[in-house]
Amino acid sequence: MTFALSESELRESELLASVPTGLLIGGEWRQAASGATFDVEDPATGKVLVSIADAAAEDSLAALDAAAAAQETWGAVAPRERGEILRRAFELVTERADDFALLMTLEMGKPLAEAKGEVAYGAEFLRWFSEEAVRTWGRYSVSPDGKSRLLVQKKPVGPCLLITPWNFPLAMATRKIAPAVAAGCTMVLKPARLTPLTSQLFAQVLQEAGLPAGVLNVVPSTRAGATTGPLIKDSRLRKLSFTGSTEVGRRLLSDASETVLRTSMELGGNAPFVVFGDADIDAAVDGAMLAKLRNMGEACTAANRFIVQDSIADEFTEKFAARMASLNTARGTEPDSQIGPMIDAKSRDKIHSLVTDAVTAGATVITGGTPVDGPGYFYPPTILTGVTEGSPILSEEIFGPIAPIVIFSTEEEAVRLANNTEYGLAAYVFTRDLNRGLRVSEKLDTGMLGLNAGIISNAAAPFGGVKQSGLGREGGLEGIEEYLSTQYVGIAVPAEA
Ligand SMILES: NC(=O)c1ccc[n+]([C@@H]2O[C@H](COP(=O)([O-])OP(=O)(O)OC[C@H]3O[C@@H](n4cnc5c(N)ncnc54)[C@H](O)[C@@H]3O)[C@@H](O)[C@H]2O)c1
Ligand SMILES: O=CCCC(=O)O
Repeated sequence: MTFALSESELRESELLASVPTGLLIGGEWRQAASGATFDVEDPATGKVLVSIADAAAEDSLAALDAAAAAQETWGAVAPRERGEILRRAFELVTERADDFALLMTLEMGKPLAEAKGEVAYGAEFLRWFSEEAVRTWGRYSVSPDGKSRLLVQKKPVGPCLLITPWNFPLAMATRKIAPAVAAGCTMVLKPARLTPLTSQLFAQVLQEAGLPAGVLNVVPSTRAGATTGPLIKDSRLRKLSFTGSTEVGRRLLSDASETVLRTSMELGGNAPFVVFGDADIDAAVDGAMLAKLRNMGEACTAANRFIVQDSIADEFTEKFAARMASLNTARGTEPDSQIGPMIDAKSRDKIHSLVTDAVTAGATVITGGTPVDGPGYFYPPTILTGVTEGSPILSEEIFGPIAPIVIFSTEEEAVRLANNTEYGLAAYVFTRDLNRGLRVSEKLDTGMLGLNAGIISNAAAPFGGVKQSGLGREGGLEGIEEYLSTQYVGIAVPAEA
C-alpha cells in the first residue's frame, strides 16, 4: 500500500533532498574518507530527516590543507570584491528565506515564525560585513620624538577554525563567516552535530554568491574533539572562533594554549532580568516574554533569573504567568506553534531535573512544570516562585522555557543577586528612572545589557561577554577585528630631496 504525501510533507522532502550531504573541501562536495555518515533527526518527531557525511580527523586536515592553500590568493582579493560576495550572499539568503527557515525548523525545532526571524537576523551579518569589508583602517603617524614614522596596517589573521552550536544554526555561522570573509581569511567550519543542514545549505549559497574554492570548507562530524583537535595543534591554523558552552570553551582554550592560538570564545550565559518597582509592568512583561522565550529559552542571552522588586512582584508574576500559560506548544511547522520541542531528550530531562530540584527545595510551580507527553522533547513554559538562593536553577544555564522568580527589596540587593554568577553575557533592567537604569548598568558585570528592552541582538552591536561567558566580540565595528592581525612598520624619517 502506498500513501500520497501531503503538500507540506512534499515540500519538506524536496527541501531536504536539495541539501548537500557531503563535506565541502576545496570547493568540492565529497564523502568522508571513511565513507561514514550520520543521521540528522527532527526533534519534534524523532524521525530521521537525512543522513550526511561524518568527518574524521583526516577529513578536517584535508579541509585545513584547502584553507591554507587558498589563504594567500584570497587574502589578496580586493576588499570591495569580498564585500560584494557577502552582499550577493545576503540577497540569496533573503530570497531563499522560506527554505532556510523551514530547514532550521526541521532540524532544530523552533517555530517557523522564529526561524524566519533568525534568517533575517543571520542575513544581517552578511550585509553588515559586506559594508565593513572596505573599512579595515590602519594609520600613519609621526613618532612622538619626530625621529621616525609609524605605519600600522591590518592583515587577515589567516586560516580559521569556526565551531558553531545548534541553537541558532544560521546566525551563529554567518556571525563568524561574514567577518572572516570580509577580512580575507579562509575557514574550516565545524557545525553542531545536531543541526548541520543549515550550514550545508548556506555553504552552497556562498558558492553561488561567488566564494572561491577552498575559502570555506565544511566538516560536519559526530566526533567533534577528534575531528577538530588535530587542527588546533596544526601551526597552519591561526585562529579558533568557538560558540558553545563554557565547559567546552574552557577545554578548547586549554588546547589552544599549546600553539598560543588566537581565540574568540562566545560561551554560556545566566542573564538576570531585573524589574524595579517603578517599571512599566506591562512593558516588563513584554520584555520578559522576549528575553525568556526567544528560541524557547534555548539562547545564550535568555533571561535565566527574574529578580523582581517586592512592591510589584505579585502583579508582575500574575501577568507574566497568564502570558506564559497561554502559549501553544507544537511542532514548529504547525501554523499555530509558539513553542517547539527542546533539542533532545538530554536537554529536556536536564531542564526538568532543575525544576524538580527547585521544587524539592521549596519553590512553587505557578504554571507548567511537567514535560509534555508524546513524541518529541516538548517542555511547557514554566514559572517558579519562592526559589531559594543557592538553588542550581539560579546558577546553571537553564536553556529552556523556565522562569524562576526571586524577590528583592533594595537596589543594592538587586545588583548583588544579579552579579552572583560566574557568567557575564547579558542582563536586562526594567525601570522608568533612566538615572537608575544607567547607574545599575554600570554596576552589572555583563558584556551586554537591555535597558527596558527584552531583546538586544543586532548585527551592528558588539556581541559578547565578560567573566566565564567568553572572550572577544562578534558583530559591530569590533567583529571584523577578531579576524585581523595588526602589523606595525617603523619607518625612517623620509630623506631630504
Ligand atoms: N555567547 C554566545 O554567543 C552563544 C551563542 C549561542 C550559544 N551559546 C552557548 O552554546 C551552548 C549551547 O550550544 P551547544 O550545546 O551546541 O554547545 P556545546 O559546547 O556542546 O557545542 C558547541 C559546538 O562545539 C562542538 N564541540 C563539543 N565538544 C567539542 C570538543 N571537545 N572539541 C571541539 N568541538 C566540540 C559541538 O559539536 C558544537 O559544534 C550554550 O551554553 C549557549 O549559551 C553561546
Ligand atoms: O544563543 C545565543 C546567541 C543569540 C543571539 O545572537 O542573539
